[in-house]
Amino acid sequence: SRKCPTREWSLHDFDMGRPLGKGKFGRVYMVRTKDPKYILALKTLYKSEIVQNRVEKQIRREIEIQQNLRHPNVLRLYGYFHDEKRIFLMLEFAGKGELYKQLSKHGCFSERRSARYIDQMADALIYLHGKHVIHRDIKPENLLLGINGELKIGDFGWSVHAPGNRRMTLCGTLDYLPPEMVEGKEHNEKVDYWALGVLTYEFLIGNPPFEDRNSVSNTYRRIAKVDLRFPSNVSAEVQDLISRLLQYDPQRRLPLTEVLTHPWIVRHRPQGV
Ligand SMILES: COc1ccc(C(=O)Nc2ccccc2)cc1NC(=O)CCSc1ncnc(N)c1Br
Repeated sequence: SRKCPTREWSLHDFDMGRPLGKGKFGRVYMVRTKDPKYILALKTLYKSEIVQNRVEKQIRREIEIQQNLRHPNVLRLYGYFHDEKRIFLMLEFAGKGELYKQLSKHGCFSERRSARYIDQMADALIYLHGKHVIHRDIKPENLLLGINGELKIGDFGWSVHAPGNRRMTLCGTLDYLPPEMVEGKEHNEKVDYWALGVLTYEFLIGNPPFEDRNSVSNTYRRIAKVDLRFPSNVSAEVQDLISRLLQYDPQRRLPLTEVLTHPWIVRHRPQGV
């Protein structure tokens, strides 16, 4: 079939809207294409910062990986363009914004809401791992919500091709790191299984399982020891799921396909799905 011409985009093609948030490397704006009128999120990355952080190679690799990703629970990267100072990423606009804002507003989510998010996360991760993409940075701050409340894995600042063992500057929170990364060992896509367990815990309880707000080294220790404790009001069923994901040995972590068939997930699936 005739290949659609990949036209060169430029800032002149857009009407600028409101700022959506401040990412690690730049600002994100809600924008609309002029003709046809199409809403999307435009992320600006400053080349100066990228060069300083020596991530230009990574960005190029990221962009080519992500332009080929198509999944309802993975935020689309439609394309990109650049001017002399900046790189612009043309992203899908997530109509209900950042999930972590909902989490901090509510404190924690109900079992039903948590199970539906984890169901969607597992589906998205199966897809990404099928493309040999490990996300490596799953946490509430990187999740967005579509206009119908569907979850979207929304930020890929650190995804790599499996298996990776690049030294990762621990810029963000440690709470989601698995023992093998805390111990600087070789890691593979099973790091995302661990993070899914941490995410499930945080959705239900409101804080990650190994958090120690006063001591980073104690958080490390608790992760390496898998020092997992549940408050009383957590159902035995979801304790089972979380415990099967938060296994020290990556090989013993519950396969994502078995997350989708776990009773806690199945019980909360919307009727007829
Ligand atoms: C596919 O989504 C991405 C793909 C790539 C990168 C990225 O920065 N890569 C990268 C940057 C530097 C170095 C290496 C990689 C970032 C995103 N995503 C984002 O930045 C999310 C922007 S916030 C937002 N987006 C839509 N709707 C909303 N309502 C909001 Br709020």
